[in-house]
Amino acid sequence: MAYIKFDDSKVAQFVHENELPEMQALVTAADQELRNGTGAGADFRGWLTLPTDYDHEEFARIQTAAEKIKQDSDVLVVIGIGGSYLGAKMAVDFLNGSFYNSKPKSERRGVQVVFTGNSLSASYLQELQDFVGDRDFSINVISKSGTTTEPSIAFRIFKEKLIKKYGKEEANHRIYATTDAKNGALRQEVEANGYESFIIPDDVGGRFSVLTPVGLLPISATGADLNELMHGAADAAQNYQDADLTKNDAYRYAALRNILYRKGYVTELIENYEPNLRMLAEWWKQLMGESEGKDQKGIYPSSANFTTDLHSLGQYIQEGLRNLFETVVKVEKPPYNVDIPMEADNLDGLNYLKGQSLNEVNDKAYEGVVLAHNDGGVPVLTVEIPDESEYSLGYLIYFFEVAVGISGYLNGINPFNQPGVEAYKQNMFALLGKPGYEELAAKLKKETD
Ligand SMILES: O=P(O)(O)OC[C@H]1O[C@](O)(CO)[C@@H](O)[C@@H]1O
Repeated sequence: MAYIKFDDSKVAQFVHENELPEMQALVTAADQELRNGTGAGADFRGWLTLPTDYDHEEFARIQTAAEKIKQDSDVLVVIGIGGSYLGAKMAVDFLNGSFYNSKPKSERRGVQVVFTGNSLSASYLQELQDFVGDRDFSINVISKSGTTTEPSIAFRIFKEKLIKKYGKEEANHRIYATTDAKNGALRQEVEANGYESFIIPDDVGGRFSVLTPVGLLPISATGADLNELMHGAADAAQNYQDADLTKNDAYRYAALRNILYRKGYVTELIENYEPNLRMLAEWWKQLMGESEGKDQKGIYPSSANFTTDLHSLGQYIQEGLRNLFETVVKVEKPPYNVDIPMEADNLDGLNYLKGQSLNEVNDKAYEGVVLAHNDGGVPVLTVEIPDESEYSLGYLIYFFEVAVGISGYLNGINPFNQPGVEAYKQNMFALLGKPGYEELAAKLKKETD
């Protein structure tokens, strides 16, 4: 029995029975490109074997660092953007629920973990400084390139606060840098100041890096079990190796989304029924969007959070432009359940729910939505995980990572580069007057005059 239950029965009416078997030859070829390193971007496949092939000494050091942070800090300020933010935030929320940071210390397994460096908002930065206030804190600055503007600015600001509070020497012991082994400004700063540092492997791109120190230190600071996380990913790596579409659900998912894409279903909505999975969608959007959106093609990855968004986007999904398909990430047994109180006067008429828990109501909502959206012309895939454990999260992460690798090759692109993200950065540097960008600045000035 598969650990993740993948249900594609609700795409049956949109996909002819021959279409999936017809994809097998292409999937087999994509699998070989991925496994043998003959496809584009082959140098960035480190994530494939990462769940078993990681640096165990560094893994232990991460856990030791997390213990130190728990001893000497109330808050860990995590600074990063894109792949250096989304995976960690997604995992922290997934594993600890919606109100982790608001819980009293005695009810938390770890320190409060807050995130910044993921926008250029002065208000957010100021509010976060106020939130940290006079409390003890440490910083985990994460940047593979070490040169990304948003985290660099946030790091300067929180570093200044840290030095003011503790003095330079003690501040240096409270900064944990996760970056490239050799290159980049952050690595230079590590060398100069002796920060404890962790390495983002060369062959793992940002959006595939959640199971490297990028995700592991923030996750560990909340007290979550890293071994179980890696164990889940390792089992998934083992179980999603067979290129046979009847045996590999991650590959089946990749094939089906390409079949649907070629029929005009060009937008995929990732959906959940649990608010603490909201950031899972954000992580997934980078994974899919940065991997697949290139060469003027690719599925547009979007998201909806249910049942919340049924009351906002539901109308569009049901009756709008028919270019959507949905992938629901469903949790079979969420961590909690709640009974719905019965009232003698039943003025709101809710007593018909007698004997049904809130999780059962949520499940019925899911079933009703799938049927309605199917009737409305929307194919629906479901990826069901048993629970919200570390093991399940590791498994799920690997499911989507291996799926996007195959999916990218099926669509004839390099799933592991991201050339397009540089365009705005060049313009921004020129507009801000960064040395070396004078020529572009002059060109932009002419265009805007
Ligand atoms: O870790 P870095 O180098 O700061 O990059 C953060 C993110 O920025 C991007 O390079 C896009 O600008 C992503 O690919 C990456 O995940």
